[in-house]
Amino acid sequence: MSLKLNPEARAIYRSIRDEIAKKLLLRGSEAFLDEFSPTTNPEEIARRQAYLRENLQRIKPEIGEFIEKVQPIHFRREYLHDRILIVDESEVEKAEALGLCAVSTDPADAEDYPLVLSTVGYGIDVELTPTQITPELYVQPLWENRDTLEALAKIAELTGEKSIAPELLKQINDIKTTMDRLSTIEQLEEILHEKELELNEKISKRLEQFSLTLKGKELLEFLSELKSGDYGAIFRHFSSVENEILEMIREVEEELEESLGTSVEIFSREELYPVSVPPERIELIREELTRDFKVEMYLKSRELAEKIRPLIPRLKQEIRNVYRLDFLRAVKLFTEGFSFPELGDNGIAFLKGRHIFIENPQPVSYVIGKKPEWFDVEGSERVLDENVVILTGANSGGKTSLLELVTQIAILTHMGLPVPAERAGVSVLDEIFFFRRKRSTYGAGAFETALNGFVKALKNEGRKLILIDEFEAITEPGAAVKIIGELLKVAHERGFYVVIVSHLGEDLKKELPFARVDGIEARGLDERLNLIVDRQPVFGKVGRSTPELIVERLARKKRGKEKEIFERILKAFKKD
Ligand SMILES: Nc1ncnc2c1ncn2[C@@H]1O[C@H](COP(=O)(O)OP(=O)(O)OP(=O)(O)O)[C@@H](O)[C@H]1O
Repeated sequence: MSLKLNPEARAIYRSIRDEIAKKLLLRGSEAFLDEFSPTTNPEEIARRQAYLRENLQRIKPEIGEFIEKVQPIHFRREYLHDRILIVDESEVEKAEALGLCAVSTDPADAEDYPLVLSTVGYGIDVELTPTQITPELYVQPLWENRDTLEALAKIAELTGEKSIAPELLKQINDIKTTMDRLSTIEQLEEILHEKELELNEKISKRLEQFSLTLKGKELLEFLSELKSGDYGAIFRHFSSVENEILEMIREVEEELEESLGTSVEIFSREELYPVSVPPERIELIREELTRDFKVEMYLKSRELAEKIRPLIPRLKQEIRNVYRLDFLRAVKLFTEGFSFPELGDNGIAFLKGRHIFIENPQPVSYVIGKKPEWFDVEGSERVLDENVVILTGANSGGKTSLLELVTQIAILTHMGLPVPAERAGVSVLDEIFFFRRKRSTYGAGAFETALNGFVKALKNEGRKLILIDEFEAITEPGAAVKIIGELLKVAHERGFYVVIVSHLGEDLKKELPFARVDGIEARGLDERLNLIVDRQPVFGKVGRSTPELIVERLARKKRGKEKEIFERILKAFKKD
């Protein structure tokens, strides 16, 4: 059964859960967090504690860097448009049912496809299985997620667990050269235009250096050739440079043919300067390269897919495990310095508890219910195993924060997590109620709602922890004493654990002999007249309220008549 929480207790649970969730690196890990929602089953809590005790210590801090890089790897069945499967009439139905690519019985249909596969000898021979027809679907996701594989390998090194990732990385490395070809295809236009630019610069330099030197007689010949319009003869004077340019083009072309693996003439010869790659040639080259790439990729993938496929379930398992590690890492970070509580059935006690959301809090030790023998702190001899405690004390003394801390410790215990205290013992409960003080709501409405809430909390039997933050603010003190008095009697009779914040400590104490009254007090005033508060409640003692402390301070500071008056006020306090 899950632990019941009223809305304000639930809000505290949510804030704890969010704080842990904030530390998760992967989205998928939150599911684990929900497996640790508060439960009322002591065996389940003990099981979670044992699990965390064993596993938290295995999480090394540097693991986060690698967890972060893990992405889910999806092996999707996809319909690939780049291939056709030529089969026998009798196989059409089965082949189509695979839904992996176009299927035909007519070899003439093959023309439009870069990849032709066949069971009847019209292309690359295949059997009707996904690994043979679309082996790339097993290989490509791994290639694209090499970072994940590398991270998995590192994580396994850190946890000392076995990993399939190094093996997969080794396999997948076989397609590296093929994949390089793909990136060449993707950058084809850029590569060619860059070469075109280089080539034109080279030619332009050569042309700058070119000078036509004609000696006397040659000049006369040249002029007469011009006059007669004999262009053939004129161009002959330039043929040496033209040949040079052609040679330059050929050289670059050869180089490209080799690096790209194409035999298509790349640069146009119509105009020698500036040279250019016609767009239709780029397309032609792209098509040629793509076709070669597809066939090569297919063949290599086919070899690999057979080896990879049986390893995929283990890979998936390993990725799931990373989410678990992510969860453990978040819990470890969150619970740094915490300790596992002892489970009991006598109340809640803790030593040096630290409020989760207060920075650098003063540690506080507290007990509600039976005092464990290890609970040995100053003044704890005044603790008499009371289930009901009235918490009094200075304004801003930390009363609300203490109720929150008690709730945090109780909730974390029921989640199976360590708690922010040096040592803790916590009863397994059925329900936790937290009633916050409503500062701004006055009047009968607020009073009625609050009263209704308390009575609902007390109504049923069960193991309950009830925390109430100052109820009298919304009614008159006289009425409050009567109401709180009766409510606490009911709580006491039913064995509930209750802490109620109240300024009516003295009056309540008279009414409720079974209850303990604790007080949070100021140690004094600092130089700016601010209270220096000791957050540790004093057990069994009404906390002096802030006005009393101020009066005391003034009584000590002043002289003469004024001092007399202050001392008289102080005496009035002491009479209580
Ligand atoms: N253990 C602690 N260590 C350090 N700071 C604390 C501690 N407990 C409370 N505080 C700080 O003291 C301030 C007052 O705390 P809190 O509201 O709990 O006091 P309160 O006694 O409920 O006050 P009020 O009388 O107004 O109801 C808050 O800013 C809180 O962060």
